[in-house]
Amino acid sequence: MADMRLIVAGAGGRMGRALVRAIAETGDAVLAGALEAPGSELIGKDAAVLAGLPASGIEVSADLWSLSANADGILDFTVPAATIANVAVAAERGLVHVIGTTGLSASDMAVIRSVTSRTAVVQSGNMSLGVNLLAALVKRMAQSLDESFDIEILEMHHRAKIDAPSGTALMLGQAAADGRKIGLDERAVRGRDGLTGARKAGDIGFASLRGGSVSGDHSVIFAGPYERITLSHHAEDRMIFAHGALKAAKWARGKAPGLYSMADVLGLGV
Ligand SMILES: NC(=O)C1=CN([C@@H]2O[C@H](COP(=O)(O)OP(=O)(O)OC[C@H]3O[C@@H](n4cnc5c(N)ncnc54)[C@H](OP(=O)(O)O)[C@@H]3O)[C@@H](O)[C@H]2O)C=CC1
Ligand SMILES: O=C(O)C1=N[C@H](C(=O)O)C[C@H](O)C1
Repeated sequence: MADMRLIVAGAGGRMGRALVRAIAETGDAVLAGALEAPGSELIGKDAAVLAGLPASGIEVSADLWSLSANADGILDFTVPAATIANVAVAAERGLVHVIGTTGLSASDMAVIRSVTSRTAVVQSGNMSLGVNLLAALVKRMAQSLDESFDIEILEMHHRAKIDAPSGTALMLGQAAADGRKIGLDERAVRGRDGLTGARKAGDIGFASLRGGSVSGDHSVIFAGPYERITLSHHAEDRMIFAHGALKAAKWARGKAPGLYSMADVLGLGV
């Protein structure tokens, strides 16, 4: 099979640059396009040079429709509005769409689901092997421990992150809720302040810290009577997310249209 031709959306961002490097490190994928928003000062710049590599001849563009005429997939780590705009083009062109963007609302997810009859989409708040394994463990723990164990999820990220709780924290919360067979929306407590009253049994709490250059730390705490279990993951380099996204794109190539998760890609069966 020919090398997979991939467009990186948000090519000038932290993840975009990591993705361009990840593509350069693998043998069976090539960078076919680099996307940034119209008006970005990066338009026309060489995407590989932005990523700290030798020039590739792939210049940053704001025109996904033209770029996608000769591509197989798009790796999208941008902002929700951009991802939702890209979804329509990817579906029209039949491109594999790997969505790493977080902060997606319920209505954004409904738009994404609406195109999955036309193309393969892999969407996950975290593309690393470690976090997806962690999610499977959290679900298992939540199945085993009853509501006498309070579940609290703590995350810390770099100072530039714009959404909270992180996509990963929400994914871990969903895994805990699935394990307990409860709805996350009904039981999530997202940040506490002031005279909150006592914690309700069965709630799933979230707390977010921001600062420095932290790539992504997540802990799920099961706090029971006189004992506490903490499961943690520490991302030490965002290349783990980039390589995960690349793996997802290659896995989804030729798959039937549908919405897939990283658990599907990694064969974790959760
Ligand atoms: N699922 C996962 O494994 C991971 C997910 N993420 C998520 O990925 C997203 C990006 O993170 P990060 O790279 O740190 O953020 P950055 O802000 O560094 O990068 C986002 C990039 O997208 C660009 N952008 C904005 N609008 C558009 C548009 N309309 N078209 C194309 N590009 C656009 C931004 O440009 P400008 O700066 O000009 O606005 C910027 O270059 C976040 O939602 C983050 O949470 C991050 C790591 C792992
Ligand atoms: O913005 C980030 O940096 C990250 N975002 C994702 C999230 O919201 O969970 C994944 C990772 O933690 C890094």
